[in-house]
Amino acid sequence: MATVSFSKVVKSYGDAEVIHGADIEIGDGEFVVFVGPSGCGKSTLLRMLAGLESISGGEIRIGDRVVSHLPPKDRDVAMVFQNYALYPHMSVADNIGFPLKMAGIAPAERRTKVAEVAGLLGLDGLLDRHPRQLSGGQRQRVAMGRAIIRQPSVFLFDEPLSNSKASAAARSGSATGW
Ligand SMILES: Nc1ncnc2c1ncn2[C@@H]1O[C@H](COP(=O)(O)OP(=O)(O)OP(=O)(O)O)[C@@H](O)[C@H]1O
Repeated sequence: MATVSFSKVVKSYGDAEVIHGADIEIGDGEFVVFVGPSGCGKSTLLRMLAGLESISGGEIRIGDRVVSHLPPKDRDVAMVFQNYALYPHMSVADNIGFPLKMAGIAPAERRTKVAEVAGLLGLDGLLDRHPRQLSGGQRQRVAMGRAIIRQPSVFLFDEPLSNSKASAAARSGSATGW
């Protein structure tokens, strides 16, 4: 894990300013939950940190690096999206192991790490299934597994509005403790 800092971060979509100079400090290993009404800017904050949205002003740092203008692949951030964004044609094992495959990790090592993460998230026994054969909660845990398997510096979890933000915190908190 690493420190995260937002300094006077502004985000506008066209003429509409949705983040008005955010100053946020998150310590190394700290677990933080953003809670607020629909549309207040929670996802936008996460997406700017992940590099999926540009910032309109200010600066974002991870550790001692200014990352505001780095592409997502150079930030060492993993994100679970509201819709989980699993690959429908791949098994659970292949979904979880996909980031390792992209990193060129050999199949044997991938299998070991996938089994370890699956055990941690209670997905043993489901590794050969496809996403359509899973419950919503199981899909969510597969998405978390895919995010934590490469042990990113920052782990972001954008929880759907229909679920409690507090329970999302408890679940992702135990995952980041790995
Ligand atoms: N690509 C975009 N173009 C224009 N406006 C956008 C865009 N993305 C988000 N917005 C607006 O920015 C504001 C913040 O949206 P955001 O998705 O960050 O809210 P949120 O707090 O995560 O909401 P929810 O809890 O409903 O998911 C909203 O008013 C939204 O309509």
